[in-house]
Amino acid sequence: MYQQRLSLSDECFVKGTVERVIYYNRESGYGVCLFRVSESSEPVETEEVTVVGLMASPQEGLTYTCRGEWESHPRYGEQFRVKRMEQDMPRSREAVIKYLSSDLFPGIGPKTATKIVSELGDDALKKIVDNPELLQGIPGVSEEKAEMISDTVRQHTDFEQVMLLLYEYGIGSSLALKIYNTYKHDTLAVLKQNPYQLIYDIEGIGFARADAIGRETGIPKDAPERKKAAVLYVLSQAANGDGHVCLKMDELCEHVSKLLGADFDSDEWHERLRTFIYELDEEEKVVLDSDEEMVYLPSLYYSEQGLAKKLNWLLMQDKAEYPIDVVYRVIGELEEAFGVQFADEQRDALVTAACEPVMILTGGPGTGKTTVIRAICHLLSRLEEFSLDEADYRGSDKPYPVRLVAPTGRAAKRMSEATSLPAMTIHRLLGWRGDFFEHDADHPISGRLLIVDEASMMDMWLAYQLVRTVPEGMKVIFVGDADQLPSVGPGQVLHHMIESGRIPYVDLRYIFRQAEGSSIVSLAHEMKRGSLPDNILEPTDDRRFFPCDKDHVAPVAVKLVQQAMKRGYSIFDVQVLAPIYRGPAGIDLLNRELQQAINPRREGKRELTWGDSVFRLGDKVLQLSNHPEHPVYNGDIGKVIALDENVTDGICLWVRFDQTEVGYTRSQLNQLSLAYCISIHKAQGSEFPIVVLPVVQAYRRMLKRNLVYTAVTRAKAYLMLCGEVSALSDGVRKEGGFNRRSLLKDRLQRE
Ligand SMILES: Nc1ncnc2c1ncn2[C@@H]1O[C@H](COP(=O)(O)OP(=O)(O)OP(=O)(O)O)[C@@H](O)[C@H]1O
Repeated sequence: MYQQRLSLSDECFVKGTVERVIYYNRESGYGVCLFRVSESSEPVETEEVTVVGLMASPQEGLTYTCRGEWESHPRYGEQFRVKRMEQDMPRSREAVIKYLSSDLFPGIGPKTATKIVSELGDDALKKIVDNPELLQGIPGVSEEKAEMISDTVRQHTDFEQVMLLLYEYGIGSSLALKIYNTYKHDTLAVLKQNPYQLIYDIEGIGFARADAIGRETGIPKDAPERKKAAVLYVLSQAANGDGHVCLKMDELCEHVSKLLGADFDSDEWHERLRTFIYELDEEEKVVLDSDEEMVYLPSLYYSEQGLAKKLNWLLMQDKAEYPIDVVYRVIGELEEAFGVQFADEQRDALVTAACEPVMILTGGPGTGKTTVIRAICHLLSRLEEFSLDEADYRGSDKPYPVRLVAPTGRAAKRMSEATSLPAMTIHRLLGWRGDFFEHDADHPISGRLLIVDEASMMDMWLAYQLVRTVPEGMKVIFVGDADQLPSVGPGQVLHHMIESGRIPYVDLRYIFRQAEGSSIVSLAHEMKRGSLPDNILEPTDDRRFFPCDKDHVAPVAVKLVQQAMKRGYSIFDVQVLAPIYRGPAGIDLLNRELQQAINPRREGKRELTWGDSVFRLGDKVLQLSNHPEHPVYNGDIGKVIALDENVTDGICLWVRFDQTEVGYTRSQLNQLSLAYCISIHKAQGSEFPIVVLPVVQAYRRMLKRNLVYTAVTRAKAYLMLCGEVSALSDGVRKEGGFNRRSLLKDRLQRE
């Protein structure tokens, strides 16, 4: 099609007029246009070229310069993928007339457009921007239309200016469009007056980028908005990156002065920053806990304080006073019904659960936590004579008395299967509506008993949202494995609740599953002690170690998955887990290689390209955030069951999850990724029959005891380790560190 291909670099350009806008999505900025090319960096055979990618409101008849690269689409052939598209303001008489009669100016046809140009000349557009009143008096142009024309022309030139400026600041089209769509006509003003505002409003803009704009626009280095942005940025990075709920004042000043630059690194400046932070506290932009000199983002302060207050209030509720012999008698009945004999600590847990208004139950894998959860529900149902049969509550206004919840969909599903009782995610219980919860302190949840499994995954925000909805008379039980990774979000809620010593606590230590012969469970418990079994390289019935270096992780992982599938396991039974995304043993590459091996491109097989990803029919995919409309949650895994790459404006891909099928539009595809390999963090709360776990020194920075422990405990039936034993043993030795800053423990003890 093309005579010659000179270069595939970003420097390629095509310049021409939009013949036809085939598709344009205003929300995402994604478009497909047919261009008549007048000039290009490389010769083209036909004048008509398809240009695809992010662009700003392309208009038929207007001229643009597109920079990007040529690509060869399997279905549509050669096309130009645009990275930056700039409109050339029309200059010739014909072009200006065509522009003014385009869809951008409703009610203006070629006749009126011609009149305007005849009246004002070929530079009519410039005149309209400088002097809008010139339009008045032109026949056929009412006052209203004159206003509309000058507004639109101005907006358009504004837009071009803004986009050019943002490109100059090194901001790509996608972010630039996001910025423009957020501030519209005020964009230039925001960029000039307070570019730091971008950090709060635009996801993807951090302090460094905003500051680069600030430097260009000449904002003084010690301007209050610059210092304020640095303080808030350090606090939010500490929360979202390192999990700190708050920072010590000194620590904060040190980080902030580093961010502000070398000029701020002095004792005098630290003192001035301290005073500045006190001022931000007065303005309620941050909250200072004066007792401890800790500084918080307001939402985290109120969550931590609210959580502690509500827990303390719950702890003051009356204990249930069942005669102890009755409790023991019912426990005995349950042993008979379940066909087990509870261990002493399990019995302790049951008695505590029966009597205390709040309790914590912890234990490693196979220690019987789920067994105890089920027993607690039945114990209470017998003591208080309520039914656990859902049918008894259908059609009545009596609420179901037991609420079993977990932070992820998969954990909730497992809980429900293991207890034969209804369970759901915390988000579902609280009525998540995309940006708010239906239940809050004024709209409490109902029931007699709330049990939260996988409680180590709850961050400070979620723990507060949940606990604040608990009504008087509802018993709360947190269950978890305290040695697992802490929550992805800020806080170490379970750990600090335990450390406070305020909440009745039972730790299950006897390992039942080990007794049943699981060497995965014994490996996990050995890891908890910071060591590995001597026979780690020897295969057992349920685990095996395959030595390899980082460059062989991908082929080894592919082979292990294929072997498992040959033995009859489905790809959904086998999960590859890794701690980092980049590099030769990273999640991104593993996903690509696994997809290529397990679900390769095939003639006639449907696929859809989205950014750097390709989704194919049958792919295993991961939901990356809680879906606002469907009961599908961050960490849920599903299968692509239908897709249509031709659908640009509507649902283009369907995924089947356990309980539901969900359709995605193109702009929602950022909620999905391939799931052949997922991060260990995303796997928290899930279990898989077979886990393939690469562990190599290339992961060194991430390898800590709680991370490896969490990964290993995801395997239910078989664990395939691959990589370097030294990396595994180094990782196991390194304590995960329970040093997230938070005053939850102190508040629980204090209030
Ligand atoms: N008192 C008991 N006597 C005999 N077996 C028990 C007892 N308690 C639990 N088990 C058995 O031990 C195994 C592990 O129990 P359970 O699944 O409740 O543990 P868990 O802590 O929830 O484990 P995980 O977190 O790994 O799922 C199960 O097979 C269960 O039936």
